[in-house]
Amino acid sequence: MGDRRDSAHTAGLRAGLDKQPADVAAMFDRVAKRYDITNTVLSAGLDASWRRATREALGARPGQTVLDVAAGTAVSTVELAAGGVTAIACDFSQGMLRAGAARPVPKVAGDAMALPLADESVDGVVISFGLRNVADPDAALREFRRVTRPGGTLVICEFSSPTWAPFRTVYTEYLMKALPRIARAVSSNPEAYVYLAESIRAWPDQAALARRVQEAGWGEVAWHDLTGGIVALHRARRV
Ligand SMILES: C[S@@+](CC[C@H](N)C(=O)[O-])C[C@H]1O[C@@H](n2cnc3c(N)ncnc32)[C@H](O)[C@@H]1O
Repeated sequence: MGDRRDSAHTAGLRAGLDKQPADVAAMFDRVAKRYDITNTVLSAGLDASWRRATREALGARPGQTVLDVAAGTAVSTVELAAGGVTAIACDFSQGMLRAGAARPVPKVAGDAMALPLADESVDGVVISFGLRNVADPDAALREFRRVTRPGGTLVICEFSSPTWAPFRTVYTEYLMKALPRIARAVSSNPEAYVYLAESIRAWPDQAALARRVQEAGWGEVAWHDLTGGIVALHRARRV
């Protein structure tokens, strides 16, 4: 809900998708309290399977260290930490990190475009439902490469473009009409979910994102679709 200034800020994000970092962080601060439950409702419970698929695509081994960028409440990080992997949650929204304080993973405040980590210090980087929100995704992709050791892995889990055209049309209608209405019922900041719908529509499709990952210096770029392309997992190797 927020005051008039908050609404104006969010409305600015909605209108221009200009993703000023302070506005994005503030918007996630406002949705933090009910973020996890809203996600589960909006995805009809599919979020758990998308997170599992992300962990499997990463394929981290016991003893390895991975960085979960734009980790939010660390719900994505705990999944990665299964089986003896050290998974570190990083986000620039203090509100989101605080909302996930009870989750037993290390957390660090930081910007995806200037990570507080040394060069080649992690075995893998994951970003789930985060890259779309980053002000300069190409700069972030280069920064992920900087902190990953040679041979390490990048996995991007992000909303994408449904592959079956008739479904794509229905999905777009769903986004445009139903999502804001559902969000009004369950979210503490429904305007953020109008932004969600609009940012998904503005995001590159699978092939276009793969090209950008490659242009940022990553090798062996590949993707596979989840739930008919509603979500895509891009995977790449640090060369
Ligand atoms: C939709 S949430 C995703 C959270 C979590 N990864 C998940 O799967 O539920 C997006 C997160 O990206 C974070 N974010 C956006 N831009 C960022 C940036 N430049 N640096 C760090 N975090 C960022 C936001 O604060 C927010 O917590």
